[in-house]
Amino acid sequence: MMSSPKNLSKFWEWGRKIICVGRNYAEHAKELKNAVPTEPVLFLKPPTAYVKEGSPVIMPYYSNNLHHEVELGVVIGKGGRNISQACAMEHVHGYALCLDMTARDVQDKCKEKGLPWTLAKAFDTSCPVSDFIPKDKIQDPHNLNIWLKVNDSLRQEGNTSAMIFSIPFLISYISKIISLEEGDLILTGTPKGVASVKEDDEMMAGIDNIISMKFKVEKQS
Ligand SMILES: CC(=O)CC(=O)C(=O)O
Ligand SMILES: [Mg+2]
Repeated sequence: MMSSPKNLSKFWEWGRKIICVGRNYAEHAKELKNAVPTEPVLFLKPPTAYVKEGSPVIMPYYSNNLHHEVELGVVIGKGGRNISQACAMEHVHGYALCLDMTARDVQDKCKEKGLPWTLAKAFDTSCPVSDFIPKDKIQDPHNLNIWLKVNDSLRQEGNTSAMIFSIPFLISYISKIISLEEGDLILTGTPKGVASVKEDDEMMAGIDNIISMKFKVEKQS
């Protein structure tokens, strides 16, 4: 295990970047009638997007269609630029289960107008995260079942083997554009089954028998 000057097991407290990959599962790109990408689609969330179990996900007041997207998160332990694919996994400190909460109606309007997705993706509480999963708890991050239920009904289920771009490819690609730092989190995209949540819904998500988490949805007061 690599040494780290600070404790990365609470990576969400570091205030570092959340770099999100979109359309990394062909079935999800198709369900939203998007083309399957030939290069990663990237966007960012600010650290104020983090929310931990015990606190609710707050629906943004300007959206009537808030979607869940369950995703595998990769926690960066060693920063770098121009990282090669061969060395990329040396920069991974561990993983987390994440939700990329998305105001889909707002995103659709942004897409129509050619505007950035900030309002749709970067609002406070748009990135619920599980506890940190140490790297050695996951043998193969490209063979994990991730799932999400809403009020006990299964909505999303997918295997990370279906990712179009692998974790080493993403780390290498991203680090040529944006320097990676200790404590950064990469969201690797969502499998199919994204759908709406409403006030008082309970989202439960998990990775195999490794971790699970629950979040309640609330309206902004
Ligand atoms: C269309 C999207 O919102 C892309 C995205 O976030 C994904 O995970 O795919
Ligand atoms: Mg996403």
